[in-house]
Amino acid sequence: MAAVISASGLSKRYGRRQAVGGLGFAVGSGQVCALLGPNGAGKTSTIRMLVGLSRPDEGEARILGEPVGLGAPVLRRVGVLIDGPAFVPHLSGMANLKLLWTATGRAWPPPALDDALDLAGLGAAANRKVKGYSMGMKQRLMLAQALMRAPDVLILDEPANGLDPAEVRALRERLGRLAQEGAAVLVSSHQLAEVQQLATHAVVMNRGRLVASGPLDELLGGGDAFRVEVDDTRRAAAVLREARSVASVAVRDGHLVVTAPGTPPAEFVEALVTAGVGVMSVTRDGRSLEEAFLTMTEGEGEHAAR
Ligand SMILES: Nc1ncnc2c1ncn2[C@@H]1O[C@H](COP(=O)(O)OP(=O)(O)OP(=O)(O)O)[C@@H](O)[C@H]1O
Repeated sequence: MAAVISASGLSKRYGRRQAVGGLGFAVGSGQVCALLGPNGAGKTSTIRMLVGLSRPDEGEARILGEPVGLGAPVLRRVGVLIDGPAFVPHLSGMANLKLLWTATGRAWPPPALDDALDLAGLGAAANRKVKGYSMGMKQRLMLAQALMRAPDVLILDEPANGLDPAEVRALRERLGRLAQEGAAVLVSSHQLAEVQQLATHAVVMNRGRLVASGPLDELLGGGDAFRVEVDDTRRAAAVLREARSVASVAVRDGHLVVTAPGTPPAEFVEALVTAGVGVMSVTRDGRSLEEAFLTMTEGEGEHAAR
């Protein structure tokens, strides 16, 4: 995979606090990657370094192979949503978009203005003054700002904040479509459920450090792992250990965890049933990332410190 967005050894300190430490990951073309972590994990600090708004103490961020720094030319190809651009309150949403776009020396309108406005769903409100906008409207205008240039790289800090479920769905569809067309998308979030809706891949961080990264279904253990409830775990485990398609069988809390790469579960269920084992349920084993994430967000993190 050619990395479109990459971080290597990225580190940032604020005084004595290590906000990001030795972080490395890569996002390729066609991926919607979530930067996932609890509050204070270092997501915003990471994103600021990725878009040249802050300088890493150590390590390097690259986009499309080019080192990123303030004003780096490659950043013109990146749609960014972070802390909001400061909209001018007495101008309309549309006038603000125009101001931001033409400030970069380009002719109005940008290539994907209509699509971006469509997603922002502001309708006639796009022509009203921003000072009358709700938080959600401002957030959607920020999204329009990031998307109007039809970027092939998108870096969005908590883009779903303040959006309702229908708007999150529309955002997912739009990001999915951009990725299908070859864009690389990085979105930060502190909510696993939201990430499951939006992303194909995830980079999980906690206290500034990398916890896990990879395709979301692998991280969720759902790619090839199944939780199987049976009436006789010992016998079922013995049967499955003999089955050709099954790579591993473990007994956990009275049920089986079965990995069978590239095989539909019907195959090993049939083997069980043929051997006379009663099968009560088969579900994807979605525990690993969820468990890891819950452990992270419980108690001892920034939540408790604040
Ligand atoms: N400008 C700053 N000065 C001092 N400390 C900072 C600064 N920015 C971030 N931090 C600290 O660095 C750590 C990481 O913060 P960061 O905002 O990157 O986390 P986050 O994962 O984006 O969290 P959240 O989801 O709450 O925004 C936190 O402990 C935060 O308090």
